[in-house]
Amino acid sequence: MSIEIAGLTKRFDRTDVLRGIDLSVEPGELLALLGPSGSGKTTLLKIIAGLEWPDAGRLRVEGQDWLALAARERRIGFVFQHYALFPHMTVRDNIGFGLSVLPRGQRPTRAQIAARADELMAFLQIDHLADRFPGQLSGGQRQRVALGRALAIKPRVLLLDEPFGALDAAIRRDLRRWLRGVHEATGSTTIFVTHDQEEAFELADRVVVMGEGRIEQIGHADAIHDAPATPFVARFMGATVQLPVTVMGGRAQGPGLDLSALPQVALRDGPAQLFARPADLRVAPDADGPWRVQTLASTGAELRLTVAHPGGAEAEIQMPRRGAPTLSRGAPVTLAVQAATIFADAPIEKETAR
Ligand SMILES: Nc1ncnc2c1ncn2[C@@H]1O[C@H](COP(=O)(O)OP(=O)(O)OP(=O)(O)O)[C@@H](O)[C@H]1O
Repeated sequence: MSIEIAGLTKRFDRTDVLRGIDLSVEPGELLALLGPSGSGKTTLLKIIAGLEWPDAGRLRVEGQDWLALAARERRIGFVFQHYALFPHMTVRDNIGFGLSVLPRGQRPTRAQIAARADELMAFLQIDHLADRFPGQLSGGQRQRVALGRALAIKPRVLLLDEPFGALDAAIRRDLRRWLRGVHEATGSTTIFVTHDQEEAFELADRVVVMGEGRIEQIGHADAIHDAPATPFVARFMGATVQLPVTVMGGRAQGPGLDLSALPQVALRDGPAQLFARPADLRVAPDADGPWRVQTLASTGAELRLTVAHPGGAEAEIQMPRRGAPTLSRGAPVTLAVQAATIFADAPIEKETAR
């Protein structure tokens, strides 16, 4: 099912939670909504599910206006992080539940529901748990049952809100691989919410990075990692060092900064901001260097430093300890930046085509 979202806005009280969302999801795509807490991910998912309504905008699925449909008419499978399974029902009955409450005309017979539940339990590799109650399952097993319940109605769209959020790291990794397999086998258009970058990048075909109710960037993992579209995405992707620089003829420069490893940038001459990851910075002792080592710590494998410039700029650096120069607190240094993204201070004026 293709999903077309255009101009979607939503305001709670006096807060704009979604500020104009435009998004196209391809049929059968596995899409991640990634962003910090409060960026509007869950609200967007709920609007697609029919659990919230936008103030403005369009939502079409296979060309059909879904804002004209109630939640139960949308055939959606929904899994929340803290999805409460019915504690008094067995795994089999939990999975069959969605089918057993369909309107009379569409409801399969009891035997058909049991057969569908059996088929799903085999597919989800939980058939040995059929007669257990949720209280007798591990967290990972419960998530599989929740997914089984969502899949039972053969959803047109599958929506997952932090499906593995409450589980520990090793189980999350297993379930991730397993979910990818389930997605490939069912071919359902799937959107999942996460604030875990690794989860988003490993699982999804494309990642939508959200910040404060806006889509900041949509793309594949490598593009978002290497070429963040906005300072927000750069910071969110770990480029926490921000340094003021000046662009001259496509080259950035700054006091005590060696930026010769960076490619040319397509920015006009003038002030700009450089964003880099601490692991992409190196220091070199330099008696004339304007930077000073402020703090110095070793994790054994890595040196972690902070350096400060008299102009007020500061930077964190992580570098392999092996081969690192001998440094002490207060030592003058220069910084070499091995990879970075640079954004102009002022918005770039677009040339208008005539
Ligand atoms: N029903 C509601 N009434 C008022 N404010 C709400 C309501 N639901 C969400 N919000 C607010 O909307 C903003 C976005 O919430 P949302 O749950 O969509 O964010 P999120 O990106 O999913 O965050 P998280 O990762 O923490 O789940 C938050 O500031 C939240 O407090």
